[in-house]
Amino acid sequence: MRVLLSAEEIAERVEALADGFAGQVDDGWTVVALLQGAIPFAADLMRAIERRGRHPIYDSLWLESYHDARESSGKVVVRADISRAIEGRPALIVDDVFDSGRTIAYARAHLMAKGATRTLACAFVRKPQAMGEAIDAIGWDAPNDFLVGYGMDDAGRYRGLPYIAALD
Ligand SMILES: O=P(O)(O)OC[C@H]1O[C@H](OP(=O)(O)OP(=O)(O)O)[C@H](O)[C@@H]1O
Ligand code: HPA
Repeated sequence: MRVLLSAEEIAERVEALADGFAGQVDDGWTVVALLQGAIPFAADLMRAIERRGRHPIYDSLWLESYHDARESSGKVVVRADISRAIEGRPALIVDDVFDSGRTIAYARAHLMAKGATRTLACAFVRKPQAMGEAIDAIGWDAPNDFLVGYGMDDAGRYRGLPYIAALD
């Protein structure tokens, strides 16, 4: 395992993202974390947003397309839907990694179909193949490795690593 981004570097980037969102994401917004990978990043980002005096609603949407594989199945499945109405509200979608771009595109369409007024999307990591795909903010542009840590897994393992590493 090669460490590519330390816990300290992650924390700095989360604060910068929260600074960027604090002017926009107010109490009328819903932050939607995409389970399972978004959990560490969404927890850090929510706390950073709340420290800036903003108190959006927090919700989760469980989407799955990789399961235990290292390549996307190409099909996004909803394992569990959001728990509150999104109709008439803007949503900030939060995910760990933006790779093919399929998961976030699916989440945007899903929330808009439920009546969200608009979506912003943010992933902590962007992989090279997602360059050029639509996203509103990212924390870090990663090299083309299979990554683990800070929510990213290999068949369910390593999500809790406080740093991001490449699996060789
Ligand atoms: O841009 P994409 O190619 O769609 O890849 C990104 C998605 O892949 C992972 O989800 P996964 O399906 O592995 O579920 P998980 O969140 O439970 O790990 C990750 O958490 C992102 O949601
Ligand atoms: O590099 C990755 N690591 C873990 N999960 C992922 N889902 C998409 N890309 C990745």
